[in-house]
Amino acid sequence: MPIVALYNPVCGDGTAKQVFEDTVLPLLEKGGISVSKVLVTERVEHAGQLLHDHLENLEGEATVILGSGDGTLHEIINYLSTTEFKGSRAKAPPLSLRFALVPCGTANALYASLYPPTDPPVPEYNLQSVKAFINNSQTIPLTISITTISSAPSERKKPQALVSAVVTSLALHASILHDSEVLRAEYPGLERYKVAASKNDTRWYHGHLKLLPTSSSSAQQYNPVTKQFEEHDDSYEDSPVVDLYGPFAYFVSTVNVDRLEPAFRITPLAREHPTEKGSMDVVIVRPFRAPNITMDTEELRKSFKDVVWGALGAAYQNGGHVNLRYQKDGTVGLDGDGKFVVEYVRCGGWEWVPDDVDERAHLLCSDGAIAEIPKGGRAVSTAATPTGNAGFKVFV
Ligand SMILES: Nc1ncnc2c1ncn2[C@@H]1O[C@H](COP(=O)(O)OP(=O)(O)OP(=O)(O)O)[C@@H](O)[C@H]1O
Repeated sequence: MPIVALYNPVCGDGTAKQVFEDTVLPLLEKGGISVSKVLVTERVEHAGQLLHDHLENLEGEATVILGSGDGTLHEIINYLSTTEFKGSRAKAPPLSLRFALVPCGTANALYASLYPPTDPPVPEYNLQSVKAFINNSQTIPLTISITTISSAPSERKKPQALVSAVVTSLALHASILHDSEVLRAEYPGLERYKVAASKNDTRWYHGHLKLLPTSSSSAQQYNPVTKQFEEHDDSYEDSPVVDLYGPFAYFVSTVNVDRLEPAFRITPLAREHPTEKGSMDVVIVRPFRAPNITMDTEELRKSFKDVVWGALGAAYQNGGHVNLRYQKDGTVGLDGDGKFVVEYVRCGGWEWVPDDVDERAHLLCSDGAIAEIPKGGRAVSTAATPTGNAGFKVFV
């Protein structure tokens, strides 16, 4: 059973090499684990190919000690999900890949969700998944969301498929990730997301969203009053699909995580109300739910900015955005009986058809990688949890 180490030397603050040489590899050696190879990524989108080529002629379940952020994991999962093996592994059963994660990236959303930070911090916080592997502890299967981006039917183009293990987003979050990449050199830490957010906080995004059912139920909406997931307000008995119309300010869907940064708990219920297999959590903010917003004007967009920041700020307060509701004057608070600011949905997937004229509504973020939905096209994202032995797993 092959065991390899792989790290991205430039992710986060660029210390993965040092972390592996000083702590991870000595710890594995002390634990009696022999690593057959240490692979180091040399360029963007190298990780998947590097691992694929290494595993091609090795058989059996493989373990990767992965030093990276979420983006490198995303590259590996995408590459291995879409590329066939040619060597001796081609005839073997489907690959089962187990990860021991070492958080070396900027946000490390998956690691921080599996190991929420504590005060005081756990000693050797970053080595918990590696220790779980050494101790032959349990693995959990990773749910993936498979997003298909199609062109207008008249184009007759093959759809593009993207596989995410953390987040698939549209609207403000996709715009932030799009703009933050150019800020990486100037702001190597999390600050670049805040800078990019401030450039985008008055944009609204136009399109039509459908929420798709899981294998067992139509989209469920969280009710903060009963603290339960319930039938969606906009669902109809005769259809398992829920239609939502824009404009939209914020949209993220997540799998496997309750946070996108250690303190940014944007889908907190993924932890508090554990998800069923093949489902994702979706957080949406639509301006027209506010009592004082009835049309799309520059002035109202500017005023709505405070609502968006209020909701995102509350997500940093242990996921408090879920309980925020509109007051009569359109401000947000915890009291009253106004609509909830955030629509929190658990569903099997979604379909997004952006308005042709709204360029930014065509941006889609898949674990930090940005894709563009062509004019006249759409994106469909569905969650899948592997059953049986194949698929991707993480030591916890
Ligand atoms: N040798 C390299 N030179 C330049 N870029 C690289 C190299 N190796 C990998 N990369 C790229 O580095 C990028 C960042 O990696 P990753 O997403 O893992 O870390 P991060 O962005 O710092 O953290 P996070 O995703 O947790 O916020 C990836 O897009 C990957 O393609």
